Amino acid sequence: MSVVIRTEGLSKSYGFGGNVVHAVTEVGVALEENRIYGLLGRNGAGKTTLMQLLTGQEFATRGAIEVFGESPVENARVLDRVCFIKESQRYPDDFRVKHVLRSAPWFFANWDHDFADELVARFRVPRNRRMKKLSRGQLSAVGVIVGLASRAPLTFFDEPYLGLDAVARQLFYDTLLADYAEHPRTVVLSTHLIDEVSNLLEHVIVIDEGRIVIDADADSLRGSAVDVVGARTAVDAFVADREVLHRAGLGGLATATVAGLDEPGRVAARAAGLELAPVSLQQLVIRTTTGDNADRTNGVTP
Ligand SMILES: Nc1ncnc2c1ncn2[C@@H]1O[C@H](COP(=O)(O)OP(=O)(O)OP(=O)(O)O)[C@@H](O)[C@H]1O
Repeated sequence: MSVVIRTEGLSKSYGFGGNVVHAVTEVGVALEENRIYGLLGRNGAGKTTLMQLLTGQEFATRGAIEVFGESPVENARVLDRVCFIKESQRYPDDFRVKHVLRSAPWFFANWDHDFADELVARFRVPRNRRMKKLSRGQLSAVGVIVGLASRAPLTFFDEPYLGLDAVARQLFYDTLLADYAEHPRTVVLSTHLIDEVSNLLEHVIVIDEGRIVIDADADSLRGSAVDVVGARTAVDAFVADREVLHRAGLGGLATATVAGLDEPGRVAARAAGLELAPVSLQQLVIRTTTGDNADRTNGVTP
């Protein structure tokens, strides 16, 4: 598999003097061709900044970025193959939905006109309406339609569905999966609705306070973490030399979320009178990014 995006030591800071915000810090990732990536993290974690760096919309403070083997900054060879759908997309004042659809082929070589028309009907977007007059959900639907019908080899969706109702979101997920199967491409989806997209994702990257804390295959990640529950002393003894992502407790009872517990480990836990409970991807992300946990270990290697 070829690598579409590679970064090394990628950092982006904003501001000067005493007010520096480290939005992205020392990010090193390699994203492969034709996979669906989830870029997950809390508010302000650095997701949008990272996507802006990868699409040449921001300059890096430090580090290296290669997209399709080249720097994306002001590089048409790269940017012609990229579609970036973001929540704050602006359109010319007098633009109607039909104008967006008409101008899309100028930007996207693989634009599928018929597919776009089909999606406009499925998402019930009024094609004659001015973009300024669309409801929040309809505006998001236009973004989703452009992202899907662009069939760009590298497509970023940054929280694409603000205001989209549950039916429309499911339509987006189903359409993305079906179209991806027929037209494989690399998709990076940034979202807070982790449970909803969990089955869609092939690889998960979690960013917290600008740093990558999880970069792992979604399947292995799903099975990688378990909650170990039981008497505090027994839990403490069991996790003493294991990678603990999160701890919680009440009185004499404790729960520890443990990464990468293999079968012998599970047998040992049960033998120690402890209960094991699966941890969903969303729970795993929450526990890895809660930030109130002295035991937190950065980096999960399932
Ligand atoms: N232009 C800017 N100037 C100063 N700080 C910025 C700028 N853009 C982003 N930041 C800061 O960088 C950090 C990362 O922001 P970013 O928008 O990348 O987060 P995010 O993960 O996309 O968040 P959300 O999920 O809330 O959209 C935040 O602390 C934000 O306030």
